[in-house]
Amino acid sequence: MFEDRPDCDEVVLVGRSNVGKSTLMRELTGHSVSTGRKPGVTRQPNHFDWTSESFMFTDLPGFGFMSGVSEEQREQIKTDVVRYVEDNADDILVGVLVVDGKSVVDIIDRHSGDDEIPHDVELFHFLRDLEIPTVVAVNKMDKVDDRDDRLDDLCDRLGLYPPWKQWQDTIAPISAKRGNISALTDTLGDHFHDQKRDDLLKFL
Ligand SMILES: Nc1nc2c(ncn2[C@@H]2O[C@H](COP(=O)(O)OP(=O)(O)OP(=O)(O)O)[C@@H](O)[C@H]2O)c(=O)[nH]1
Ligand SMILES: [Mg+2]
Repeated sequence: MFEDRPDCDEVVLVGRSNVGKSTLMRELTGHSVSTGRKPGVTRQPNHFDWTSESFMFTDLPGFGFMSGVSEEQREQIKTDVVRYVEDNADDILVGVLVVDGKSVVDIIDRHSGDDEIPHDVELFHFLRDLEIPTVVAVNKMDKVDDRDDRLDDLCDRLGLYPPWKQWQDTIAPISAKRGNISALTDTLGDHFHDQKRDDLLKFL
């Protein structure tokens, strides 16, 4: 499934299905990407690379519920995404965990239990355990009224001590559909700068 990956440094977008990864990809790259109202639109990694530069953004398939996809296939997609990130960790400059700002806290709470770790929390810790600098792009903020409370709750669930404003290198509230992604591009720029990759700032 994930064979023809160009060999270059990359920023990956990961997250549950339907959170807006492909919409964000379109905003970041200016390329048209298939997006959809129903979950499970992206089934293959979408790489957007600049051949001369050896840098790309990659939009990975989403986890979790997807219409018309069996439980078994969903597990397989998740396994493939996890393996992709593990195999390419050395090339991944930043991992962007995309979440839906409107629903993420409720979904995390619904799936928190003795024998269950919610996908978003698991993925966040997974990226950090691999020592991949991680940014949470909290998307669909145009649908959120109680912005600061929601973001504080999300920090709490991710094990980041609130208020969220002290985590601006990690938490980036955006609205990809409205084209409002500066909180993310600013944060990515800071990470590139820290990694002495100012040459990549032009892609933001
Ligand atoms: N209100 C709002 N809707 C958004 C925003 N970003 C994306 N959407 C909508 O969310 C839906 C899913 O968007 P996609 O970009 O296809 O989501 P995805 O994460 O790539 O989904 P999969 O490929 O299934 O994993 C579409 O209907 C988008 O228009 C946003 O910032 N605000
Ligand atoms: Mg998609």
